[in-house]
Amino acid sequence: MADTYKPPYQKRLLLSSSLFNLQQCCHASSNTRWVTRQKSDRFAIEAKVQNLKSRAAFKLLQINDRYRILRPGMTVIDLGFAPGSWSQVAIDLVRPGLGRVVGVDVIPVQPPKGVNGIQGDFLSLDTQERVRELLRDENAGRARKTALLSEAEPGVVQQEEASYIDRERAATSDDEGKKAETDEHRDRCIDVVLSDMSAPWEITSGLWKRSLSNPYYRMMNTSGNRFKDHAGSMDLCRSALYFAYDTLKVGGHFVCKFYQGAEDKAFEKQLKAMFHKVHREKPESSRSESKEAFFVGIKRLAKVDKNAVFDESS
Ligand SMILES: C[S@@+](CC[C@H](N)C(=O)[O-])C[C@H]1O[C@@H](n2cnc3c(N)ncnc32)[C@H](O)[C@@H]1O
Repeated sequence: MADTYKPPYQKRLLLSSSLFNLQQCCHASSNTRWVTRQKSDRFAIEAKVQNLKSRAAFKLLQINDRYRILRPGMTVIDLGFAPGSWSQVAIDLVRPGLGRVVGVDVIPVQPPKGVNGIQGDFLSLDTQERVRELLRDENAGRARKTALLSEAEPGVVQQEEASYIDRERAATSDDEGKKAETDEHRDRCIDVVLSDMSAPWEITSGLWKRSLSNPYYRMMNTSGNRFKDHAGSMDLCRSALYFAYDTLKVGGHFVCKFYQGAEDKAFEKQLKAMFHKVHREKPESSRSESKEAFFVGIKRLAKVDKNAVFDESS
């Protein structure tokens, strides 16, 4: 069942060449590079066609196609979730097994349907504690059976709601899972930590954008200074990893955006001390001119030496 479930947009890109050509014809009338780029960008167009909040959705879809990290029933935390396309992808994939997605962002944003949003700076321990608090309640943020049935399309059989006992049994079905019962592992209730965080920068030119009401569209993802972008992204990656150390289940996965630079090797080493396998990914949908890339940590190890993960001088 888990392997056969496909969200509608996981099919190949549907874009017809005629639509693509039509968009290219609009170049001449566009007065900014950004508009021109969006209009000729097949992922941006496809995101619109498929009602996804942004082209970033395809980055997660492509990573997931490769590593199969998101599965029905999982608990997912999506750090830096605005405007919400990763959360859209995640909730579609985990919801059939009554999974849940919690998104955190420093800017205010309406979360996609079925996703729980928390507004706050993830670098603050206060925000992290709010997330933990929410997730400690095993039922918080899960769709209810009735809601799932009302969303069902005719002829589509929805998965039955798992009973509390079934869920408990599943959580403790293997030896590694049994550790979750101890106090030390009380907070380890997350299956996947996603982080697409990048520091939000105020747009200083292109005033036409200020007319947009969604704050996300008034921000830029990079400062334009490669060193700043790299250093800032490594801070965000480290905070995501600290959080994952405390909250990720054994066998859980970690996906984290970073801007390439001098410190990324040291971070990769930290990841290798915590995960079975660590990959660097540059999905096709990530613009080639961008220094952005992603670390994918597969399967948290059962025994992790905290000093090896967090002592960067080693
Ligand atoms: C590239 S966008 C994420 C796009 C999102 N993954 C999607 O698919 O729609 C990066 C987000 O990270 C958020 N962010 C940056 N620093 C943050 C922080 N310290 N705490 C929470 N969110 C942060 C920004 O506000 C921005 O919305």
